[in-house]
Amino acid sequence: MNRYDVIVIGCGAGGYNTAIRASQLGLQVACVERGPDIGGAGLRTGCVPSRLLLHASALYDAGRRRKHAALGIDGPPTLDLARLMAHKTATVQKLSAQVRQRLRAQHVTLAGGHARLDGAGRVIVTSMNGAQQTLSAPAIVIATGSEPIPLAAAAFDHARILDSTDALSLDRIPRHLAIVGAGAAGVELGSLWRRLGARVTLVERRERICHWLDHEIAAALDRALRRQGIGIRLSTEVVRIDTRADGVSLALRVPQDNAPATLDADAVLIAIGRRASTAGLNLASVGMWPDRDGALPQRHASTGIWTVGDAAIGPMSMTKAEEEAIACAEQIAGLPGFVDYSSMPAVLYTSPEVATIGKTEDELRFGGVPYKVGRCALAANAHAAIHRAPEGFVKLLVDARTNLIAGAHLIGAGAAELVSQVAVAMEASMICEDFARVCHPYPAWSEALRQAAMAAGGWMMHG
Ligand SMILES: Cc1cc2nc3c(=O)[nH]c(=O)nc-3n(C[C@H](O)[C@H](O)[C@H](O)COP(=O)(O)OP(=O)(O)OC[C@H]3O[C@@H](n4cnc5c(N)ncnc54)[C@H](O)[C@@H]3O)c2cc1C
Ligand SMILES: NC(=O)c1ccc[n+]([C@@H]2O[C@H](COP(=O)([O-])OP(=O)(O)OC[C@H]3O[C@@H](n4cnc5c(N)ncnc54)[C@H](O)[C@@H]3O)[C@@H](O)[C@H]2O)c1
Repeated sequence: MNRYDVIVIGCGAGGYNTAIRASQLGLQVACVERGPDIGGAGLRTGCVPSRLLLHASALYDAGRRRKHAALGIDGPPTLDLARLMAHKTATVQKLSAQVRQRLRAQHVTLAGGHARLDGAGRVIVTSMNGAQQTLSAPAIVIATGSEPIPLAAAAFDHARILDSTDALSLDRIPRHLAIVGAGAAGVELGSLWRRLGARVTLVERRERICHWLDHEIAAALDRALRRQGIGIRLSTEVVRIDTRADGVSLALRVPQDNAPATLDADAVLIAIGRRASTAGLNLASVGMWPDRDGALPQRHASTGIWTVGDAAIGPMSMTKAEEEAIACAEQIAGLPGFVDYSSMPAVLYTSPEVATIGKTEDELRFGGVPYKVGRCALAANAHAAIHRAPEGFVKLLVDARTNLIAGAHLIGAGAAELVSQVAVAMEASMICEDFARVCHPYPAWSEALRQAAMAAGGWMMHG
C-alpha cells in the first residue's frame, strides 16, 4: 500500500492548489485525476477556454462593428473558427503542462484513474486499463468538482442538446443558439456566440437574469445584452425539447400567457447550474452523505475527510476553490487556515464586464443594515473616454454604522481588475474615507472607484 500524509482526489483548481500548498508545508501528497489531463474545469473546460473565446470574440465583434473606425483603424476582420479553436486547445494544454510541472517540482505524486473511498484513510484508484492500487493517508481531500445539471425534459446528446463544454468547442457558428438558463454560463457563452455572429436566445425561468447580482447591475446587464441583439425570455420554462436532424424545437411555457410557444434553434445549450461530482466516491464507506446538490461540508472531522472547491457546499468558482484549497492544506498541516467568504469577488466576462463583491443592496436592506451608496458612471472617466467604452458604473455600498465597505458592484470595462482593489480594502477593513484617499494613476479605470468612494462620503469631485 502507498502511504502519504494527504491524498487529494481530483486535480482541478481545488485539487492542485491543495496539493501544492500541502507539499510546501512539508506533507507527502498524492493527487488522483481520472480525466485525460489535469486542470479540471477551470483550465480545461470552463474559465480558460471561455475567457479566451470571449476575448477573441470581442476583438472580432469590435472589428465587425467598426468600433475603432473613429481612430482611423478599420476594415472588416475575417474569422477562422478552426484556427481559433486550435489556439484555445494549445493554450489549455500549455496551462495544464505548467500545473503538472509545478506539481512535479513540489514532489506531488500524480496518479491517473478513478478514485473511490474504501473506509477512512484509504482510497482505491482504478486506472483506465482496470489496474487497481490502494493509497492510504490520514487526510483525504475530495476535490472532484462539479458537472452540468441536465434539463429534466431532455438529456444531453452533445450534438444538439449541449453542455458548456460542448458549447466551447463548436466547429461552426450556429445560426441560432438557444440557451436555457441566464446565469453565469448562459450570459457568457451567449455573448461569445452572439459576437461571433450567431442569433442567441436566452430562456430563463426567473423574472431576471443572473439573480444573485445586485438588481441594478442585473438590469444594466440585461439592457446591454438586449442592445447587442441577444433575445432574453424571462419567466419562461422549457417543458419539452424535440430534436430534428437540423436542429431543436423547444416547447416553452410562460406562466402569465396561456398559449404555449415554440422556439426553434440549431442547438440548445443547457446552462441551468452544476451539481457537485460526488457520486461514485463510495461516501457511504465513511458514513458521509452529500446534500441534495451532491455537495459535502468543507470538513468531516471524525473521518479525516475534507472537501474543497465545487464539491464543497457554497458557490462555484476558481476563487473559492483556491481559497478553500489553501485553508484546507494549512489546517491539515496544523496551521489556522481560514476562508473569508465575505470578500470573495466574482466576475462575468460579458461586455460590459460585471464584477461583484460583498453584500448587494437588497441584502443590506433586508438585513436592516443602514447603508450609503457611492456611484460613479464610467462616462465621467477619462480612461473610458479614451477607450471609447463609457458604458457602465461603479456602485459602492458602505455600512453607515462603521463606514466599512459592505459591497461593490461594477459593470463596465475594467470591472474585473477594479474589484480586486475593493477586495484588498475589505480584507484590510479599510473605511470608505481612507479608500477615497488612496491615489490612483491618471488616466485609469480605477479613478471611477475613487470617485464612487468620494460619492459615498458626499464629496464626489468628477462624475
Ligand atoms: C463554462 C465555465 C466557465 C467558468 N468560468 C469561471 C470564471 O471565469 N471564473 C471562475 O472563478 N470560475 C469559473 N468557472 C467555475 C470554475 O471552473 C470551477 O468553480 C472550478 O473549476 C472548480 O474547481 P474544482 O477543482 O473544485 O473542480 P474541477 O475543476 O471540476 O476539477 C475536479 C477534477 O476532479 C476530477 N475527478 C472527479 N471525480 C474524480 C474521481 N472520482 N477520481 C479522480 N478524479 C476525479 C475531474 O476529472 C476534474 O479534473 C467556470 C465554470 C464553467 C463551467
Ligand atoms: N465567470 C464565472 O465565474 C463563471 C462563468 C460560468 C460559470 N460559472 C460557474 O459555473 C456554475 C454553473 O453556471 P450556470 O450558469 O450553469 O449556473 P447558474 O446557477 O449561474 O445559473 C443557472 C440559471 O439557470 C436558471 N434555471 C435553472 N433551471 C432552469 C430551467 N429549468 N429553465 C430555465 N432556467 C433555469 C436559474 O434561474 C439561473 O439563472 C455556476 O456556479 C457559476 O458560478 C462561473
